[in-house]
Amino acid sequence: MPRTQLIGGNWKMNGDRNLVDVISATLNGASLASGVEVVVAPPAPYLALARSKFAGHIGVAAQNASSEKSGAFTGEISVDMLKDLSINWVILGHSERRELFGESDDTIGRKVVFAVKNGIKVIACVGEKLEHREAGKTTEVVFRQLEGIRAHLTPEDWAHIVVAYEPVWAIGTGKVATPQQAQEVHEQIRSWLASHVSPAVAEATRIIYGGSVNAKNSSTLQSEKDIDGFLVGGASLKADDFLTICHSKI
Ligand SMILES: O=C(CO)COP(=O)(O)O
Repeated sequence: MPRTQLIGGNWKMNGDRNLVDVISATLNGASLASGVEVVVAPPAPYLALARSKFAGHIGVAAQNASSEKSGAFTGEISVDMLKDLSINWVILGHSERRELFGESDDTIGRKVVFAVKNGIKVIACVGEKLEHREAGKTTEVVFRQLEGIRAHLTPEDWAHIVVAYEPVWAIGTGKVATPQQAQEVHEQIRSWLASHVSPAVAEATRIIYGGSVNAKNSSTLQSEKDIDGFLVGGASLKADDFLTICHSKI
């Protein structure tokens, strides 16, 4: 069965109420191809507004969620709060969370399992830095990050997970991975899933690419067989560009 493409828009710490209005007006009015799922991830203060403005077929994701149920965790967002707002997606393990907020593979693994077990779907991010790639350690790093997630999950849990391969050197740099570079790692991730989880999970799991995706390069990337969509940063803040990316699968 062909995998449904997933196009995610990670707004990071950008945007305002007006952007929620602009992007929702554009996406709600567009006819999205069947076989394409769209999820937008505005900053936490706009999640409730976004959920009320975006049409029901467009998913809304948080950019973080705690692995704890509730309590004295100042500044954190709980999975129950997301569910209370009808938010059913979360991005976890983004390289900015790993690098700037010190989230370890284990922290991320615990967040992923807590979200999934409590009914929230996860876009789980992995990706190597330039120094890793140059040292030939791309798969070593990516597989270690995947293992941090897999260690906590049952094979059934993978039905609620999308893997985002985001090479750190391509994020926000304008240096997009070539379709061949991205395809190579996506294929390696799929093989890893086949041997470490199951062939069925490997076949069904969507592996999306992130890192300098824009309206011009998205269709060529989409033509690679193991690229099942994108996690878009900067270009997801521009309504027309994001819509073009949503339409990039022919
Ligand atoms: O980090 C990203 C998405 O999560 C990618 O960001 P850019 O598309 O701005 O490179």
